[in-house]
Amino acid sequence: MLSVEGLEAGYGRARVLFGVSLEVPPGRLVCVMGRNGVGKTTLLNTVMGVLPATGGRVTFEGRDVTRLRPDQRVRLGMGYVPQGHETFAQLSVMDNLLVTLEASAHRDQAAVEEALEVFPRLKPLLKRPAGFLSGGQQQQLAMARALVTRPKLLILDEPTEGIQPSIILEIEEAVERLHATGLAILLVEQYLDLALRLADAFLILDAGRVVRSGAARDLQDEEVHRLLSV
Ligand SMILES: Nc1ncnc2c1ncn2[C@@H]1O[C@H](COP(=O)(O)OP(=O)(O)OP(=O)(O)O)[C@@H](O)[C@H]1O
Repeated sequence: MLSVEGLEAGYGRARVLFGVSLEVPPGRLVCVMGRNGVGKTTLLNTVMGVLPATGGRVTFEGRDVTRLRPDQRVRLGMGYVPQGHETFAQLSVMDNLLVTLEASAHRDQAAVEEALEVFPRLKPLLKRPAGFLSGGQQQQLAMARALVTRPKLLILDEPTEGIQPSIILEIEEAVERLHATGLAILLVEQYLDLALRLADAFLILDAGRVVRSGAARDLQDEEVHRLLSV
């Protein structure tokens, strides 16, 4: 479904990704792991076109999307929830969802209801400005917004980062449910236990390169622990 080959990217002269390749097959959850600053967010931003690739290729459902704008990728079915649960702080929860609906390829109002079914906690908050939500609620809203576009692939950057434990569980369950419905997911996650529970496959980045990849069961290997420990 998503195929990344030899991806290179960086900031100005500072190169961050050095030939990263990965595959997300249909319906699979692939977890990207690695210590702080190894290039996980840079990878996702480049896969989405927020950051231009300086080399390599991104293919989605057989189509080369490497030069497409992020909004064009969204319309093709790539949903992205960046780190830091970005929402429109002044807009109500409902308007946050409706703005995304307007920008979606289908514009089917039912998609808003569907997204709220995944995050029912948002239902009593629909009129509240997003800026007044807790961090966990904002993360749920950011994920609900991505779902409104009815993605075929959902790309999540550390959805549990900085979130209170009770909400982490809800977010984890939502990811699990979405995965169970057959949605393909590319997830950046630092916590090994969470990755073990959710992932089908994983890869570990170190200094902008894939240094290890495998099936979820291999996450218990000692070498994996070593690559992730600080
Ligand atoms: N906007 C930017 N301008 C310049 N350098 C950046 C920028 N964003 C990230 N970097 C650098 O690129 C490298 C990779 O950062 P990136 O955020 O992709 O890592 P990460 O693995 O996602 O880390 P974290 O888990 O801390 O988010 C780091 O050295 C970082 O300092």
